[in-house]
Amino acid sequence: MSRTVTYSPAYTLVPTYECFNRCTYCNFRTEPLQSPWLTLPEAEKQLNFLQTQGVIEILILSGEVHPQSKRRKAWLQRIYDLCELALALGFLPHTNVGPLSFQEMAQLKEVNVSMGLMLEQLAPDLLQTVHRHAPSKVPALRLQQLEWAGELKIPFTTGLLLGIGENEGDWVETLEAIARIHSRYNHIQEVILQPHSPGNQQSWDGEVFDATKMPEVIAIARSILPDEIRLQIPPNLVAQPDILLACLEAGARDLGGIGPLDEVNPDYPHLQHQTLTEILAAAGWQLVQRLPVYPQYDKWLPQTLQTAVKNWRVNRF
Ligand SMILES: O=c1nc2n(C[C@H](O)[C@H](O)[C@H](O)CO)c3cc(O)ccc3cc-2c(=O)[nH]1
Ligand SMILES: C[C@H]1O[C@@H](n2cnc3c(N)ncnc32)[C@H](O)[C@@H]1O
Ligand code: MET
Ligand code: SF4
Repeated sequence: MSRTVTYSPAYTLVPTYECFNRCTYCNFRTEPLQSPWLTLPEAEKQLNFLQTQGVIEILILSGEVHPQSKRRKAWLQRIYDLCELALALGFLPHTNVGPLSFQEMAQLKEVNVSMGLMLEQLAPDLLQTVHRHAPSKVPALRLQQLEWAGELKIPFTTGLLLGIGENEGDWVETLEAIARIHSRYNHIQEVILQPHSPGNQQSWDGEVFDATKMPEVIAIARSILPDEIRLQIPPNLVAQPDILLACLEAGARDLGGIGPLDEVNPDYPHLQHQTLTEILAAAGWQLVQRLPVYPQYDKWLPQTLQTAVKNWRVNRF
């Protein structure tokens, strides 16, 4: 029996923290125009340092410039250029920067080995609460992103944000929607189950999602999603060893990107790699690295990206 858990050695680049949405649980955003954009020379400095740090994935995670803004084009171009730079330095980019137009998504496919967007929750009532001032979080818009990613053959990561005012029936509905779209395109490689974790900056005083409920959510997800979709949980947000292990027993098999700083939840540091390895080993689990694209999708990638991925695979994967 294989008791294997994967993770991706990752580093997060943030093109900008400015965001026109105001999700009330967000600890990341600044007001529009209040965050200088990451420049290419600054990114190059960070990436050069990483070349000796064992990093494979560069996660591009950004606040959002309004689709109708005249700055939108420059914002997307900066994201594209950051991906290109990461590739040139030997890393594999994965971009999650909110909803994109079909053309924008097609453009970013050229420079990403996979992409992501959290579905979060489909429950429409959240538009009256945590998402009242977050037009990017309209459920139909996000479902359409999953469809477009499928049409464009982009290996995709999505997930649920748990504990933002939804109920258990909403989990089922959101998971069924993911399963339905995946059955048409076969492009969802992972589903993240992300417990809402309060931080210093957020305006909403909602509670932390009760981690003891995670195994139950994982079991529900496992029963709804097909076997080929791996379930991801963030070990810095599910840090209690007995709960982390219970999550694995319930069916979680991936710990996501692990890097020096979780930009979305900076108040929750990752366990030391050695500590994590030991906790897992004590229960018979082996922690192994993976790439940000799963092998069955290599053939979907543009030729130059296939070459970059192959280089990593022949060396170690
Ligand atoms: O590759 C992804 N990583 C996501 N990560 C980040 C990643 O997996 C790591 O936890 C760190 O960023 C590693 O430095 C998230 C982390 C959070 O705290 C909250 C949400 C996410 C969401 C994603 C995501 O959609 N895609
Ligand atoms: C990158 C992803 O991080 C999630 N996200 C944003 N804020 C929080 C928080 N306080 N706790 C957990 N996840 C969060 C959102 O779902 C976003 O899509
Ligand atoms: N703004 C994007 C989203 O919410 C990604 C980063 S969130 C900190 O989906
Ligand atoms: S969660 Fe993403 S979309 Fe919402 S305010 Fe934060 S950066 Fe913007």
